[in-house]
Amino acid sequence: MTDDISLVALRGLGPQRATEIRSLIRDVPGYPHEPIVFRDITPLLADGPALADVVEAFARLCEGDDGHGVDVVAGMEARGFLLGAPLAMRLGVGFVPLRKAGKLPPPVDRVSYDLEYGSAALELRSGTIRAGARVLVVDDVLATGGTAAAAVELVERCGGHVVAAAFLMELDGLGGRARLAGTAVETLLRVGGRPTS
Ligand SMILES: O=P(O)(O)OC[C@H]1O[C@H](OP(=O)(O)OP(=O)(O)O)[C@H](O)[C@@H]1O
Ligand SMILES: Nc1ncnc2[nH]cnc12
Repeated sequence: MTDDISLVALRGLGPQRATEIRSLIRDVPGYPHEPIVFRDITPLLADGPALADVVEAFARLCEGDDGHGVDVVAGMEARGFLLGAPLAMRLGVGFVPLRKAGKLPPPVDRVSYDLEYGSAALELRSGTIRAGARVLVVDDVLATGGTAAAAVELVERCGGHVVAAAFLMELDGLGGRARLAGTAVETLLRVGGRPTS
């Protein structure tokens, strides 16, 4: 399956730059185990101009008449922190960490979920999100959608309104977008899901 970077939000950078940014995501077949193809964003994070371009592409989704008005950005531990915090700073809003279970002191709200290679739970310090706040949920990867669905449930349980869930990349064929039915989903690029053979 070829990657589709022409139809999604990285196109705002131009096709050549979008292709360069895609090339900074390393595909690692068999990690953490077969048949996963792990999409490693560390080369992209290590490239300052590429990281800035990605943050700018996310910001474009939030600004202007067609953009999602955002009061606060929420990111899932750990990779959602790496993209969500610089985006929040760029937008001039706060950042809310949705942490893996057991990392935050009480009181917390918690939602458990399954992911492509295991299970986990996200926690949010109770009272962090103002009632009715417009929240953008941000992460690097949308795969099965389990993590993002848990994040949306957690934010909304805590009184926030999720205006959209935004991802650097969507893995095709894993059902993530369908799992988030009812939530606006934004992805900067789309890449092939698990190989079929
Ligand atoms: O759509 P899903 O199937 O839920 O998968 C996507 C999630 O999996 C990865 O995180 P992971 O749980 O591996 O944690 P990490 O960011 O701490 O590496 C990724 O950063 C997403 O949060
Ligand atoms: N294939 C994958 N690569 C990187 N992160 C992921 N999270 C869930 N599936 C993933």
